[in-house]
Amino acid sequence: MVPPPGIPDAVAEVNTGGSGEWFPAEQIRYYTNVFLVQDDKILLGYKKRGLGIHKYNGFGGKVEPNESTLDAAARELQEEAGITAPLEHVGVLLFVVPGDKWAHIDIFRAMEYSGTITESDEMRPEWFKTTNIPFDDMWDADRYWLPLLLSERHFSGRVDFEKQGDSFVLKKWWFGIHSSSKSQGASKST
Ligand SMILES: CNc1ncnc2c1ncn2[C@@H]1O[C@H](COP(=O)(O)OP(=O)(O)OP(=O)(O)O)[C@@H](O)[C@H]1O
Repeated sequence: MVPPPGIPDAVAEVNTGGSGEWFPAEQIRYYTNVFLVQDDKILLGYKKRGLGIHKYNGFGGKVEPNESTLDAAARELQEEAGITAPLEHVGVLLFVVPGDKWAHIDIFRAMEYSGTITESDEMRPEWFKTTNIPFDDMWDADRYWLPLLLSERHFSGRVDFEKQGDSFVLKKWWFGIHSSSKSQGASKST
């Protein structure tokens, strides 16, 4: 059986039981984010609406009820960039803003893709050299963890922001790499 919503697909089931639907998360909202990396380039999307408008980010969004994180990541990549890709789960980030639900974000990396990269209502895709990532036009903590994704580390982290008007001001952050130096597991073709 697939893991319940919110549990990474890489986790192998040992024991499960009980009945009915999983309770909906009240305090945490689950998101995905996909970064396509090829040679010395990374594909980012310029967000045209909603959360993070006018910033560059990976392709992602909310995990829908009864959808696995991997399925959500593949769906958002298709909806926002028009492509499919084998996705590798490389990290988990928790973004905390006082008064909001915590954002739990599963981060995936793709090294190849199928289809034609296409602009959507939400995102305008654009390739950048990995030596020239537009960190000044991204979420403020991205400069600290995106290098871990590029160096093929498996990472976890937490970022606390304070909301001031429409902007999110970075207050505190923590990132860690997992013991094996290269990311691993959860690789699956879509
Ligand atoms: C402080 N908190 C945060 N900091 C940085 N990034 C954040 C974030 N919280 C969510 N994210 C990412 O931003 C995108 C949101 O996507 P968002 O447009 O809200 O989702 P979705 O596509 O489902 O939206 P619609 O409801 O269809 O409009 C998605 O990549 C998600 O990983």
